[in-house]
Amino acid sequence: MEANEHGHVIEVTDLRRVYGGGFEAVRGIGFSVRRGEIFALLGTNGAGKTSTVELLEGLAAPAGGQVRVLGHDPYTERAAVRPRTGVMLQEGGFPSELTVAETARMWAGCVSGARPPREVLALVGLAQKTDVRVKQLSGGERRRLDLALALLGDPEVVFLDEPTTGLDAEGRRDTWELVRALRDGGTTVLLTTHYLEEAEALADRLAILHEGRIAATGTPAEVTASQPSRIGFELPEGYHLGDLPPLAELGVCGHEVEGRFVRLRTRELQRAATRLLTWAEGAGVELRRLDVRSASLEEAFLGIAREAAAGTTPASADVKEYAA
Ligand SMILES: Nc1ncnc2c1ncn2[C@@H]1O[C@H](COP(=O)(O)OP(=O)(O)OP(=O)(O)O)[C@@H](O)[C@H]1O
Repeated sequence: MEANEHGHVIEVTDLRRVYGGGFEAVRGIGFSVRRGEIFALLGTNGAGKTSTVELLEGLAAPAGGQVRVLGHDPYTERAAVRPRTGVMLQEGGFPSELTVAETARMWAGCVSGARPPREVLALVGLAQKTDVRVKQLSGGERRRLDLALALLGDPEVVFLDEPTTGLDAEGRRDTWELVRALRDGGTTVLLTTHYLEEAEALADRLAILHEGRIAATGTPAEVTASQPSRIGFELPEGYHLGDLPPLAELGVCGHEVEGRFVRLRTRELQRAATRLLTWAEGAGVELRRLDVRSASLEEAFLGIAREAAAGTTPASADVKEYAA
């Protein structure tokens, strides 16, 4: 079977990974990824991202639960899965004395139905570097070579472990374009990243891992919406906080005051902003330095990580598992 009846090409159920010594790095996680989707795994250092991706790549057997990639177990049915997947590890580890072209040719020799190496090197912007030795490449260029090698077999599913680490802003954006183009061509992409901006820009859906468990999952917008929005403004001259409409009436769930600057947190941004502005209009005052915004994915990530660490992750952050 290629994918299940929902079109999921990656399916993870109650997955566990335990290292020698008994440390449980992955503690019963579940998610699924549909064909042609970009799915991002986020998490603090040591959250279990790489441990999970390695299980999806079939590099190790799970201690419990199940993984299906293209309908197969990637560990026990490696021969059925491996030719159809591309893997970009955190460390490429290719011989440093070989040139870029030699490395790509060598790797192509191990891949059935490989695309012409030059074509793939051009795709990642290394066309001018084919005669350069791997050891002379910059960190970002090495990441691009790793990506090129992952794409040599024209895979249906690619696993990218921190694909843009070490890339400058332009290189990162080029990689984003390439990943989007892969997705638009029907490739399924699972990536890990430390850059929340990257997940926000790229991911159709994501999961935030914390200490081996999923603390939140959903589209970037759903995960972001689980955290309060903010309204900031300067109190008008002669006014105090108590002169505003009661904060509970505004739908405010928290606030801070710094000098004359007030920051309100709310889960009902439109209602809070409308009432506040209506009040200001009625009072004939101007709210200087007014700043109304939804939480960014970064704020949501930090909030969810804090809540997960305190064991208080709210149900609202646990966006419902995707069901096609
Ligand atoms: N071979 C191993 N033996 C024992 N513990 C390990 C091993 N590999 C990883 N771990 C531990 O498992 C946990 C998860 O590690 P993992 O590399 O999966 O995290 P990560 O989310 O990818 O982190 P990072 O963002 O730092 O790459 C960490 O506490 C790590 O120390």
